[in-house]
Amino acid sequence: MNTVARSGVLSDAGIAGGNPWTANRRSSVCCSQNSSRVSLSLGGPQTNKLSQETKIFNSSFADRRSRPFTGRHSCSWTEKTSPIGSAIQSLGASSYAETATESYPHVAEEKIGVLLLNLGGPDTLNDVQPFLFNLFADPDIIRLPRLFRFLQQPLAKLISVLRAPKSREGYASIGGGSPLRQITNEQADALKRALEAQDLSANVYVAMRYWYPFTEEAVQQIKRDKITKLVVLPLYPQFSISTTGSSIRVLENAFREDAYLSRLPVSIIQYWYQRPGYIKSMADLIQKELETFSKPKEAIIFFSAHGVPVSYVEDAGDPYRDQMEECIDLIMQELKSRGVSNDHVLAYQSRVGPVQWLKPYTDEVLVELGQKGVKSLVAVPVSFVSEHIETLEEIDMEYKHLALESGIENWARVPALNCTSSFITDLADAVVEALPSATAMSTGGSTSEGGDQDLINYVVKLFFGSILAFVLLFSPKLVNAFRNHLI
Ligand SMILES: C=CC1=C(C)c2cc3[nH]c(cc4nc(cc5[nH]c(cc1n2)c(C)c5CCC(=O)O)C(CCC(=O)O)=C4C)c(C)c3C=C
Ligand SMILES: [Fe+2]
Repeated sequence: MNTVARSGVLSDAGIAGGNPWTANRRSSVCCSQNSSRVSLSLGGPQTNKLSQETKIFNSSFADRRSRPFTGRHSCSWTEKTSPIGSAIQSLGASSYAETATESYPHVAEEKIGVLLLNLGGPDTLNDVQPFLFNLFADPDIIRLPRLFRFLQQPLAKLISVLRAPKSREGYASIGGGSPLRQITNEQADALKRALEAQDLSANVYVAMRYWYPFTEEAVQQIKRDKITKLVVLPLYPQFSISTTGSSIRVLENAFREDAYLSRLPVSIIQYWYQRPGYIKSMADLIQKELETFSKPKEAIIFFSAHGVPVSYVEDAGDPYRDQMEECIDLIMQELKSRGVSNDHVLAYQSRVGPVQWLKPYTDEVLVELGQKGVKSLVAVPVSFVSEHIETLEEIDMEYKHLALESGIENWARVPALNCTSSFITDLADAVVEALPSATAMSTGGSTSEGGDQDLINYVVKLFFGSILAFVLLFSPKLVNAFRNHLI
């Protein structure tokens, strides 16, 4: 399979009609192996300064210190893997961008920045509800029709309040908060060192989408540090509108508004699930875990990916499912080349709400396998590279319990990559390969003409939204309906 050619096609699929990625911008996908460039549109939903979601900032954040995370993860990095194959997208390949790049002030010294995009997670149990609010207020997570966008924030408030107790329980069971911040910081440090080992001095920034350190804070730091070239690297191997897409939308908004940032040469690595370094690192972890079984050949390799609603893939053209399936094929090919040819399954976990999510569902497949007499299974979390609530709680506790109850006797789980050295080295290679294709991101600034209209829209939305939120929150019938069907 030609993974490089397919990367372009898959990115192209991400622009199918009826999605937040409507064509108001042209950019390109550049693949390092053959430098093919594929036209891609990346317009986010039409947002303006005033109507963007209001983030909930927790007042105690200034005092917050990272808690030590005691989960399984390695941060030693000594090996090296070969750099082949990456999918690099440089945004803003319009004529404006080209002009902007040419006129970018030539500085005596290049200052390279790497911006790691991640989801973020609550540091403490008090952070859970405001974190959930930020998540559900994201129009790339709850995709309302344009006409109903004014409901986004009241709905986010309602769902976050209703879901918080269940979520809080989950975070309490893994130590009282998400390990994501600490692991991502460690990955950033490890990446900086791996780049230094390649003679590249770079500042590495962490940009979380829904909790501290927020993307906007990281962007301001990049500005203060006077970075002259930036590589954006999502910590999601596969692209989804709901993850990498959402973070890129935030970046676009921040960069569009700012004279310095809109001219900064940027290279965005949209996805990297097909990189041999990543595939080999995953195969290493799986092989190692299989060796813990008394009969390794009999264990089913059970890939469990975070789900997305089916409508993302089928209506909005999210390439996530295709990329996930190809990623699993590549990992299995790599294992086969090492003589490991166990049966494997891909299923999707962590669905939220009443809509159809990608199938098959992890919980249902586990029960089915148990009923069919499968006795040994190794679970492989595959859509994310750090330990997080859905590995530590959902897989290690809920799914393990379900599997054992269903008749599976030998259960193991492959750890997340975290700071695995071959993986971090491969990320460093991806950054080095991405640098030459950096171009300015913006296609132009916003005009001030819409300012008055923006204000009126904002006030109207706030007014009706607040009334609706009030009615919803204090109507027991409606609350019960939501509790039963949405959460
Ligand atoms: C590739 C990874 C992820 C995709 C795709 C994704 C889509 C997605 N998620 C929700 C809702 C929730 N996600 C939550 C936590 C969470 N999600 C991801 C990754 C993906 N999400 C991670 C890594 C985490 C954990 C962060 C941590 O703190 O460790 C949560 C909160 C936890 C909970 O209450 O279950 C929600 C809610 C939707 C709706 C969605 C796609 C539309
Ligand atoms: Fe999620």
